[in-house]
Amino acid sequence: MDLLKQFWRLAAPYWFDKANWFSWVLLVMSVGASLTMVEITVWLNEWNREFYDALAELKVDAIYPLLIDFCGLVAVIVLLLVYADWLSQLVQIRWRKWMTERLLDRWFANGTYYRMTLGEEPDNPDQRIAEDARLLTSDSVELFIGAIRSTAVLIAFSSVLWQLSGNLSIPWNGEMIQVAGYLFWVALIYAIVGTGITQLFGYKLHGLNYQQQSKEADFRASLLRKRDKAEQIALFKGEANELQQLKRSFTGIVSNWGLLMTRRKNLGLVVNSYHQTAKMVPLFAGIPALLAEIITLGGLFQVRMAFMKVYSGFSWFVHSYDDLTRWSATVVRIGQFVEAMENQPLLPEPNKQPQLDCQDLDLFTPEGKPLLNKVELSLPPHSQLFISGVSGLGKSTLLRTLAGIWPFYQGQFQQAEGQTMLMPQKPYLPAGTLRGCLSYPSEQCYQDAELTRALALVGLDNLLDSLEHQCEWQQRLSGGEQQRLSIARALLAKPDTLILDEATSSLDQMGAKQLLEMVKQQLPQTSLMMVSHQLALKPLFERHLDLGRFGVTQ
Ligand SMILES: Nc1ncnc2c1ncn2[C@@H]1O[C@H](COP(=O)(O)OP(=O)(O)OP(=O)(O)O)[C@@H](O)[C@H]1O
Repeated sequence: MDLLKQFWRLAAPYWFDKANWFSWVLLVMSVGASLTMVEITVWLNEWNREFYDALAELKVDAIYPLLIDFCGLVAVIVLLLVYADWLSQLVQIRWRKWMTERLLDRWFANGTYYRMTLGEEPDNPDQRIAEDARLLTSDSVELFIGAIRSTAVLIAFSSVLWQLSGNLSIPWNGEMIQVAGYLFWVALIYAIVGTGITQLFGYKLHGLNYQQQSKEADFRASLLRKRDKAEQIALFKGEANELQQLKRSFTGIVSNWGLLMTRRKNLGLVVNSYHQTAKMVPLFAGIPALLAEIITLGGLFQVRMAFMKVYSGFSWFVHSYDDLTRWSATVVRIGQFVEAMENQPLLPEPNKQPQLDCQDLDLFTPEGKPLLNKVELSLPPHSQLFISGVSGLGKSTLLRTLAGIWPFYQGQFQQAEGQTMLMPQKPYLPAGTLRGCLSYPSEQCYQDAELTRALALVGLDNLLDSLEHQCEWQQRLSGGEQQRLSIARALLAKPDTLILDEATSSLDQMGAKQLLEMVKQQLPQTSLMMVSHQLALKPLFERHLDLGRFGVTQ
């Protein structure tokens, strides 16, 4: 029940939004094609009787027209089969697009993706957004259409089977009792027993499928991290350690896969034996009706097809068990993810005033450990403030708070009006062209002359001809070059307030000093605040604040 509720919460906003009416049209068309196919299959069933009767009576004149009918029926069935599938795939991709965009919007809204990393975030959000959203939408549509088709098959062929069975007389306690539609009852009992046995063998698949998806995603994420940190690992010669970790992670996949295989094998043994036997059961079960002359030989083949259809209708659940367990695992995974995003407290939009200011600000770690106490500072327009303090004091955390992304604080602060840019110690350089890297995060395209001027000003003349060059800039540039590039971004963006968090730590003191002097000269209207351990930079700033006096004494 919880599962269905969870699914409803994920699906209802899409299916009850008027904007998505066309998906309803596509879905109805796909279901319509499936139902028409069922109707044509009923005609094919009738054809079976006529054909085998004509064959038994050697009526050659009747056989050839029947063969032509057969070709026509099969052609229509093939077309319907293909188009029902095509329409269903169209519905799936439309729904998936909506769900993926919604998850992404929610994840990026209000810095949720960042704050989720500060607490106990659900594992592998990447898997939940990419893989689970795909599985959820495709499995839901396929299971839904499958359920409708199976029900239609069941109703149509149950009635055929019922009519073909007639009234069979069975001797019981010296009397003859009449059983109406006995072939239908045989199919029903056969399918119910099959469903029960499948439940028995398959119920553990759900948990194992869930585990498998998680373990695969962990392994993938771990491989990605190795790629990101390739250089550090190579320098540390950490290959043996990394290999061991990866192999251990993969061993988890293999052992869970082993359990899954065993379960699937047992389930497969049951389902396949059952399915194979089902082909002969109607022939044996139809013999009494044949002997009682209720049906002809053609009727027996008609019974066989109808029985198989009723059986497949009933046992839809049997064959979809694997899909259903995977579907339920994805519903749970996306449900957890959405819930975790919704549980993230919304950060209030910071007040904006002419100058950056904070009063009595207390800062904490995510675990609630106090870091800084009653911090007071201000940054009047066009002024410069240098902040120092011992390592681990909470300087970066203060800057994160003032930037409006750190939720663990008490007290008040106001951001400065206009654009604020915060340059961290390790800048983020997206892969792609150098032009894109310099413009980030702005999507605005700067003129080549502006870009090359900024590069020259920060001392990156060697990159002047590389604006269109595409590569992993984070890997290619040295730490100091990355920091210079980050400053070039500030020169281009010309923010009203520039906050530097050890943004020149990889440069020599002289280089850092020259760079900052240049920034002050080029951005005279910008208020500047810098956290740094490079005390030689202090004289470049009008004011100095030692955060040590706000430190919490342990
Ligand atoms: N996401 C986090 N989860 C838990 N603890 C954190 C987190 N971020 C920071 N901390 C802790 O908060 C303390 C202050 O960190 P912060 O980075 O603000 O220090 P800092 O003064 O900038 O240090 P440094 O000068 O070495 O850069 C550290 O003890 C750090 O471990």
